[in-house]
Amino acid sequence: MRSATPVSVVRVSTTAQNWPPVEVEPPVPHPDAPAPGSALGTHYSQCFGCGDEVDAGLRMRSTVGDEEHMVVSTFTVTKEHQGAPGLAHGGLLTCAFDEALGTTAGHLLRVPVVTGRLETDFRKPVPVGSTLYITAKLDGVAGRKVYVSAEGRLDATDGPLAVEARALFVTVGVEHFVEHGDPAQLKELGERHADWDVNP
Ligand SMILES: CCCCCCCC/C=C\CCCCCCCC(=O)SCCNC(=O)CCNC(=O)[C@H](O)C(C)(C)COP(=O)(O)OP(=O)(O)OC[C@H]1O[C@@H](n2cnc3c(N)ncnc32)[C@H](O)[C@@H]1OP(=O)(O)O
Repeated sequence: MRSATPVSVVRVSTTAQNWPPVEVEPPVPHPDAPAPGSALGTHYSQCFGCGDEVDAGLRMRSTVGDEEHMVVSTFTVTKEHQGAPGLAHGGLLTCAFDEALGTTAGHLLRVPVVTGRLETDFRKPVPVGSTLYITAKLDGVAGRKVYVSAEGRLDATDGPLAVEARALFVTVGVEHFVEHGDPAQLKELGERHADWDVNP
């Protein structure tokens, strides 16, 4: 008869441990970054996260927080976003954090960024009809790597903690979108970000 092997439980992910995972420079928002309290517009009208021309999109809205390195984004969960009856789909919640964290990195540093790595902890179910308030902050910068993290609370910035996430965004030049995306659609993106540092 085989004896039971003891199994040690390893918690693979917590916000507090080893974050950022490398040595970073303290985050300094761009001198022309929007001031605390400023609403941040849609970065692209067809964006699934913030676009105003995507019917089933998340239609998120973001505002620079009380502190200059923080952004508060909202995502209202509708029945189009369900995974189980009455509850938000986890993948879409991760998408909301991708948008909120990317917006934080891009708008505060005023450079184009893309997601390199994104990790999510789901702490509480998020019901249809609730609004997730996602407070994101710049944690540090190491070369082209920008580390950001966020917490999502139910129905208020100080509501119950439901979701946490942290991510690495990588700054890219405009050639990233020319080479890999649809150059015909770049005009709108260029016009919306004409005064950004687009070639880091
Ligand atoms: C015309 C005007 C333009 C204005 C535009 C404004 C835009 C709006 C801006 C702001 C709002 C944003 C809101 C959006 C929110 C949603 C964002 C998304 O969903 S983005 C789509 C999903 N993500 C991708 O499709 C990326 C796919 N991956 C890649 O293209 C490449 O892998 C990339 C660019 C991430 C890196 O490739 P490499 O060749 O440029 O550079 P390498 O050397 O590989 O990485 C740079 C550093 O990052 C680390 N790194 C990269 N990926 C990593 C990972 N997964 N884990 C750990 N480290 C990683 C590497 O180890 C390296 O570090 P070491 O400098 O050597 O220390």
